[in-house]
Amino acid sequence: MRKITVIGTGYVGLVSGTCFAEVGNRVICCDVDRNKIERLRRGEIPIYEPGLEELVAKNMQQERLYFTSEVGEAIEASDIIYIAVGTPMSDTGEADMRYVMSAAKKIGEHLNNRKIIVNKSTVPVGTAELVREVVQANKKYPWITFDVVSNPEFLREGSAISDCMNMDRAVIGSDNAEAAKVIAELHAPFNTRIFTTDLESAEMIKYAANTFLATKISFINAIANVCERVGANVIDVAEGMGLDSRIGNKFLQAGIGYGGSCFPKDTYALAHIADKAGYDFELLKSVIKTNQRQRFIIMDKLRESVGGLAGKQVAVLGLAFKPNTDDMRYAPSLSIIPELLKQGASVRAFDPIAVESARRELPHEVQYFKSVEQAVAGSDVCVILTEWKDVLDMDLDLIRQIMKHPIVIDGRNCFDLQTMQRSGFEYHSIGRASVNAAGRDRHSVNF
Ligand SMILES: NC(=O)c1ccc[n+]([C@@H]2O[C@H](COP(=O)([O-])OP(=O)(O)OC[C@H]3O[C@@H](n4cnc5c(N)ncnc54)[C@H](O)[C@@H]3O)[C@@H](O)[C@H]2O)c1
Ligand SMILES: O=c1ccn([C@@H]2O[C@H](COP(=O)(O)OP(=O)(O)O[C@H]3O[C@H](CO)[C@@H](O)[C@H](O)[C@H]3O)[C@@H](O)[C@H]2O)c(=O)[nH]1
Repeated sequence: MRKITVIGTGYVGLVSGTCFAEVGNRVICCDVDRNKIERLRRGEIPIYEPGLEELVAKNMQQERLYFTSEVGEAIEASDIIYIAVGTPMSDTGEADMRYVMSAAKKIGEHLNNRKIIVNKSTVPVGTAELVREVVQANKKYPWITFDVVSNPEFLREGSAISDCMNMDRAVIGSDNAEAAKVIAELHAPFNTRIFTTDLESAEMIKYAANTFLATKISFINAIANVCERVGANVIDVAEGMGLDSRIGNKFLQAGIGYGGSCFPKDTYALAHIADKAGYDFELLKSVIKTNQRQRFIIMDKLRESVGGLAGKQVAVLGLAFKPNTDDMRYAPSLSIIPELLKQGASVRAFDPIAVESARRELPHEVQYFKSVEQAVAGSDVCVILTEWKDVLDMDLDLIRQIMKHPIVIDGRNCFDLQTMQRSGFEYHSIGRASVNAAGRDRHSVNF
């Protein structure tokens, strides 16, 4: 049993702290956001993550997991201090390091015995050294020593607990073998492989992994755009490519591009890191540009299928950046919906989970509905932005009957072409021919 304090109770702090408690450690999760801590103490989970509420409740009950807004006291009470605060995108595109630096200062001020300080936030290469300097500069008792370790997080929202419990690998960067061993042992109960390296490489692995996955997505989206023009089907193309074990079949789902709290900011951050280091990372800049354009393909398809949007009722299915989360950070809906409104459309939105967070981000004109059917009833066109189960399972016959015009623009390739054609829809998706009730047609039908 180790005594661990996790600073920051966002997605990463809350999930990883709970998982460390679940495998038998005593964990204190702390945050400067008092309101968040009060809610957590009452058992209210501020994010939507399947299974998390039950796991937090169980570990609180078994007195392994605690929440506090007294960050200093929480630091003093543990030997291992995880930094899991946000590193959002700054106005210039770089990682905003102010939260990491303030956490490091606090650790220095409350360093009451020898501790291992572990950085879990996604941070630019060189941050471990910066954290070391800030802790050192703020130490109350100059004789107390400490180690800094990098242990980046790889969980995905929506499957965060199982990702944490069964990680492909735990990356541990350190310049002290003893400290690395302690952090490696902490991961022994998890179903994972330990990979140890130096601090700088560990920090780089996190950015390299995320930007590589983002590159796969932009690549398949670019292939999809070519497929549409030459009459190929991107789903078959991705499957055929993925059968080559060197390529693999994951992260080849074409659509309206990546969003979320990580890929957009981490691609920008690495491009900046490279620029600062004197390397023009052109490939990565193209990945970002391809992704920015991809979401607006929805607008091109709307223009082709329904013409002008003034006075049209557009049903938008899915607001979160992906299913099984209420996270709206950099969700494609945040770019597409304002554009629909600007062009004079009325927006009838549905999302099973993200409506509360969406209301804070989207223009007030958006109307929200509690089901797919209510959102699409009477609409001129339906746009799919997130592949929620409610969308994949929708009753196509009923939807066709209740829409004013049975036109679907699918940004996530939820349905196969034959099904949509048989069900009587005009259907436009990504990287595939458009179909209508009369047959396959690369140039879709206007009404
Ligand atoms: N969200 C993900 O899926 C994910 C996955 C892997 C890695 N990451 C990385 O992990 C880090 C955290 O991400 P997140 O999404 O959990 O962040 P978040 O912004 O949702 O939450 C961060 C929390 O830290 C708190 N905080 C900020 N400064 C603090 C301080 N000085 N002391 C105590 N608390 C403080 C904030 O109040 C907030 O509750 C980021 O670097 C992110 O890139 C995120
Ligand atoms: O084939 C694909 C796969 C994903 N996406 C999109 O890519 C984005 C990110 O998806 P995903 O990776 O599943 O979600 P995140 O929760 O953002 O997780 C990523 O970002 C985290 C934060 O760094 C990392 O820890 C994870 O390993 C990494 O997968 C979403 O908008 C998806 O719709 C696609 O368009 N096509």
